[in-house]
Amino acid sequence: MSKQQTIGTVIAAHGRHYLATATIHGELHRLQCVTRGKKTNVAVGDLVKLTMTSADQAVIDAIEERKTLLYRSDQYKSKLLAANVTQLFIVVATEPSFSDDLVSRALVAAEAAGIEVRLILNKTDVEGALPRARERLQVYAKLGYPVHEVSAKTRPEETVAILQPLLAGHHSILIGQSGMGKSSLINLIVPDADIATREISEALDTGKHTTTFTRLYTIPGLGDDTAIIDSPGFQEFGLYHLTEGMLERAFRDFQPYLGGCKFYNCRHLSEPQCAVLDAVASGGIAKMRHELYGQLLHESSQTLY
Ligand SMILES: Nc1nc2c(ncn2[C@@H]2O[C@H](COP(=O)(O)OP(=O)(O)OP(=O)(O)O)[C@@H](O)[C@H]2O)c(=O)[nH]1
Ligand SMILES: [Zn+2]
Repeated sequence: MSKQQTIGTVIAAHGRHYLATATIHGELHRLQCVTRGKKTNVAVGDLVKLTMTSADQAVIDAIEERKTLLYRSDQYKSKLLAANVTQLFIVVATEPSFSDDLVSRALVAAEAAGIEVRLILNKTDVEGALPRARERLQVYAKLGYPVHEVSAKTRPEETVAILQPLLAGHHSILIGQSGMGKSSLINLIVPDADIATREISEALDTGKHTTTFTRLYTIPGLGDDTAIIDSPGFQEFGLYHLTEGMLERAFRDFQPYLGGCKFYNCRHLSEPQCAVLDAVASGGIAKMRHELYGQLLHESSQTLY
């Protein structure tokens, strides 16, 4: 008898071990999956072709074509964050203070992957730090990235009411530095998240590392076309994989000026009559953004793979 084949959605990844959900004979099953050989190119959110090897185990035969792929990378290799997401939420807070470098890198990664971005400012109840946080977020709001103000702790219902309509119909990923309140937000949106995480952790045998893996949740009441992906907190967001051409296009604020430089292959670093540098000088492009662009250009030239 030939083994049963099915299509699943990857909901968690830990090393070469994956967990997928699949509907078999009308019932939702959770399957422990491995790849063939040493492949680790599967991402949370991927749709995969599976061959069942037992009632709750399967082998991943193939990855279906992806709508989007979000990843980060260092000098040596790239690391897949999530597949098929349509929306990225960057969670920041009034305190502790957030990193503009990380926010901007996440924005660039999302632009390069064709993913919409929204910023969430959490902990608006910390009033002393609110004006400064709002002021800092103006840079991003001016670029057209929506900023949504919430307080997971002191105004939970209002927070859910703000976020639910934004999530509906999307596959969203939440990222944020440690301490911004990302877990608090996930727990509001997915009330069973802690239980689900524990179950996933056991199934993947991750030991105590319950927060070091990326996982996908469905959201109660929002149907199958809606999902939310929680990724572990990060301190670094390398973008070594982006080419020069991708980089200049991923900076939204550069777009009006591209093509206006004297040299067609201008890198916008120190060339004469560069429209981008002129815009930085006149304030049309924030200096911070151009500095990051320079840094990312440097990183992309350091790639060893
Ligand atoms: N004042 C205030 N504190 C909050 C709010 N939301 C979360 N916190 C607190 O901020 C701290 C960090 O919250 P978490 O939800 O654990 O943050 P996280 O971003 O998931 O952090 P990691 O688990 O380290 O990745 C906790 O002590 C929360 O109670 C808020 O809206 N207002
Ligand atoms: Zn230029």
